[in-house]
Amino acid sequence: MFPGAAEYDLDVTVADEDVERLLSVGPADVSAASELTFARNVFVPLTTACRYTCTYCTYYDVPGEASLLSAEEVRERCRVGADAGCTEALFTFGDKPDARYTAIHDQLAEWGYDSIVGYHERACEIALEEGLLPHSNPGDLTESEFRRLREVNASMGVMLETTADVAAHAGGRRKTPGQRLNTIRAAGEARVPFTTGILVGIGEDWRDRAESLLAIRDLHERYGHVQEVIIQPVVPNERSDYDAPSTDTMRRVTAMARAALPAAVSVQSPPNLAPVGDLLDCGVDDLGGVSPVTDDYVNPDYAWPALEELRAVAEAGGVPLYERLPTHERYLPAEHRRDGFDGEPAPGSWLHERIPEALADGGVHGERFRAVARREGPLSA
Ligand SMILES: O=c1nc2n(C[C@H](O)[C@H](O)[C@H](O)CO)c3cc(O)ccc3cc-2c(=O)[nH]1
Ligand SMILES: C[C@H]1O[C@@H](n2cnc3c(N)ncnc32)[C@H](O)[C@@H]1O
Ligand code: MET
Ligand code: SF4
Repeated sequence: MFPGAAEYDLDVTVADEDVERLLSVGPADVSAASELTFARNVFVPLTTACRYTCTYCTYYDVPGEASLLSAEEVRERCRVGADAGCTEALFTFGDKPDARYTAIHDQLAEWGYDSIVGYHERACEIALEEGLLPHSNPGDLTESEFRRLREVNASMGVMLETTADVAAHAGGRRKTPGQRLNTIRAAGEARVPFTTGILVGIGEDWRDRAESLLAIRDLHERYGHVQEVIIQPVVPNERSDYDAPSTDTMRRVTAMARAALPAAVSVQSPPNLAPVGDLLDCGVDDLGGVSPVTDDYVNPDYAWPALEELRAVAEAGGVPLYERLPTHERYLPAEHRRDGFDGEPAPGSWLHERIPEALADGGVHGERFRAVARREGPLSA
């Protein structure tokens, strides 16, 4: 059914009548959220080398320039983030760079790592040592890779982007909807609290948007692992001249996401790329990771708004703003949820013991994690 799905034993189904119903949903059909959340992160771009060449992306290297952050650089960036009060280390980087670049493979071997996954695992450990909770978004992974990385991650993610076969994903090596869906499935099998989403404006049509949201819903219904769905507008950059979708388009697609997904799943809008103030009444309840210390390396031309601006957005929308951890509350062990938590806890246990250990840490970092989880952090208002 989905392009590229034949290689996987994927049974994601989307009913035509559900697509039709979702296509008729607009902002008037959904309610505004009652609160707005965000996480404070430090972005650690392990490598800009990538096996893919998505035409909207400015992040990946041209061949010949591939390099990796060293373990010392990872530690230094994490330390800067922890000192600035961040709780999250965001590991977002090129997809399986060692599959394309022998220079990356050789560097990893010289440092004693079997693959980028092993080095990524070590980088997450360094983040934990420095008092941060890793959220990783390294691209397509297998179930066994998720099982390995979940031990050192508080949550992980991959953007579905779209279920459509778009020209933006052209080339010999490329993202396919089948592989992306399989990655989201594998994360569910491995019980990883998960972030996914769609990229709006890369050549997909309204039917594709509806189908993409319903495919995410189908996988979430099976595993219960989707904590948030990002509705991300494509933005122009020096490499590509995609038109950013209009505010009306973002309002409609955000409302469709809110209508398609269960209430427990957050709808996230990135405040440096989207007109978040105009999306609150369409169901946005989360602003994702915002960094006080690093650029958004994926979209470096789009600066993070200051916390004061986020507060102003929330105030104009008449909702309180709360800082959160990378792991959404319902996936945390019960002792780290608020007393008054009125959400639906996700069934079963989600986090490897190393994450609760970090939350229980006796030092300043553990104290900050627990304060943010209780919504008593310095930035909650
Ligand atoms: O799981 C993901 N998280 C992404 N995140 C993380 C996300 O915004 C939050 O950090 C999560 O909500 C976890 O708290 C980003 C954060 C940035 O600062 C910039 C870009 C992204 C992009 C993604 C992404 O594609 N997938
Ligand atoms: C990390 C995520 O960033 C998104 N991404 C990549 N390039 C762009 C762009 N030009 N505009 C908006 N989002 C982008 C993709 O959805 C990727 O999965
Ligand atoms: C820098 S893009 C985000 C990570 C990965 N390369 C992906 O596209 O999923
Ligand atoms: S969006 Fe991710 S996968 Fe695509 S080229 Fe950029 S870094 Fe690579």
